Amino acid sequence: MVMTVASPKKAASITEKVWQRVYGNYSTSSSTSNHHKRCSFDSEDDYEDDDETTMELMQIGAERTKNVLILMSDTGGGHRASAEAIRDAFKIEFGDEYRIFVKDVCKEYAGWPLNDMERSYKFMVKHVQLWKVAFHSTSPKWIHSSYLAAIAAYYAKEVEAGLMEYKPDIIISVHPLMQHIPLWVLKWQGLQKKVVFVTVITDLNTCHPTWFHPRVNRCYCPSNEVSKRALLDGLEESQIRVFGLPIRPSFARAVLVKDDLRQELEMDPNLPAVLLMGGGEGMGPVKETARALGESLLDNETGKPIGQLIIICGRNKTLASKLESEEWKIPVKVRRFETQMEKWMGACDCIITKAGPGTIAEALIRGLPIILNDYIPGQEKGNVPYVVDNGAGVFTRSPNETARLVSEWFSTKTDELKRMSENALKLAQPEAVFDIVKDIHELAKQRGPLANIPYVLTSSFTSII
Ligand SMILES: CCCCC/C=C\C/C=C\CCCCCCCC(=O)OC[C@H](CO[C@@H]1O[C@H](CO)[C@H](O)[C@H](O)[C@H]1O)OC(=O)CCCCCCC/C=C\C/C=C\CCCCC
Ligand SMILES: O=c1ccn([C@@H]2O[C@H](COP(=O)(O)OP(=O)(O)O)[C@@H](O)[C@H]2O)c(=O)[nH]1
Repeated sequence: MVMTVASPKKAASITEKVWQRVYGNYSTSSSTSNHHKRCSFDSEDDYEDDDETTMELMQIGAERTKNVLILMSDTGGGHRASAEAIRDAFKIEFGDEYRIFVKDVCKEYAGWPLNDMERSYKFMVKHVQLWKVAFHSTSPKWIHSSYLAAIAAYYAKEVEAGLMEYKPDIIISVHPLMQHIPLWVLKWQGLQKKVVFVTVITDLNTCHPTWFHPRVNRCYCPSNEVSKRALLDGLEESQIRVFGLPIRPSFARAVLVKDDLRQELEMDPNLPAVLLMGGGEGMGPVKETARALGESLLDNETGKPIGQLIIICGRNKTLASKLESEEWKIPVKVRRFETQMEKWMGACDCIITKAGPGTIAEALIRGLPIILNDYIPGQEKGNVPYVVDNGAGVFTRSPNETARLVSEWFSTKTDELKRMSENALKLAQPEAVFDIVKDIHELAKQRGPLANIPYVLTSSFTSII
């Protein structure tokens, strides 16, 4: 359990404790302060706990800068992209009203297996059958709840220290495994009425049931398909909002002109362009597809290219090195991890990717027809009908078929490309991230009086009681 028995040294009254905290000679619980020294903050300036405490007390009754903690993990690239999108939208909408921290608290504070999820996940998705079994066997509520409860009990103190480091007024989870453990910690701490806890789901359709936790204040679903699943899993309608998947504001708000982008990115100004990628990790049949496109986008009669190819390998350095060393008969650009995806997408005419929800949602905003060439079993399976049934793209695992489709789109079937582009734009939800942060802001405003009481007075109950 989290509750620690107060030592005689700590047996002071609440008033004394507050007094001590404000006027010095007092340090916060040891696990927290120890970590504080090695912890870096996402905000521009690191801050001293004492200053922070004084500031919090001075702000009683006044509008306080609220702390928002976004919980994510780098299992794939999509969770971080969504977390950063939410952070940027908060900044745009509310300026300094909120201080945002994007953190993998489990990795920073807990031990195995929570601190090793990225590596374990990479290993499992490389062996897809293993992932398929893990995904489906953990779907029943009693299995994942009991498993996560055991982990929560084991790492309670560490996760508590991780959460309390940031004194959050609002916690936003953008990861399927970040509901149960933090919510248990908040419950044990008696902080459920103080802290707003919301989940932002980043899977478009067949998401894992760990996303749905009945004690969240809101569950933001990216699609009606996901909201139906949430209702079936026991969430109330009042908890659910459907706005879309949060995408970085640079996709929604920047005015991008294709000709200018091509000049900036040193692309051919006239040839149609196809973007080939495989999520943040460069997964799927990228190499094979690139080679097939290298042949199909060359007009054999004239010997001239009918299209150009952009390959974004993400963090897959081996793939990038391999492709960089190849000789191409058409214009090809091989890129590693890119931070301005909106520009590359804006400069191209269609995209080939595995069925990652982030990439799909971004491509829809840019009106790019999508060829899906792979999906991770479980959470990404449902993304295929989401795209195909809505007429925004096609699915094929065959590199040759993909290459044939693209060459047709760039020559004889330009009308099909245009129709799919229109359908993609109809599905796009560029404003989703702004709708989400505005709703969270309203939710925070509706909180009871406990929300305005600074942490120095409410937390940590473990050290006060
Ligand atoms: C039969 C009894 C089984 C008992 C369980 C025993 C061991 C568990 C082993 C594995 C855990 C499997 C977890 C399954 C739930 C995953 C939920 C989910 O959807 O996860 C998806 C994320 C990745 O995000 C996705 O990234 C994609 C791109 O690559 C894409 O963008 C997609 O849209 C995203 O959603 O997956 C994870 O984060 C998985 C982390 C795997 C951690 C493995 C660590 C193994 C050891 C213990 C696990 C510790 C905690 C997990 C608790 C499992 C309970 C569900
Ligand atoms: O070089 C890259 C490759 C990918 N991405 C982003 O990484 C995310 C990938 O998320 P997705 O859900 O598609 O797949 P995942 O990587 O999670 O498997 C998307 O936002 C991409 O734009 C990026 O910013 N730079």
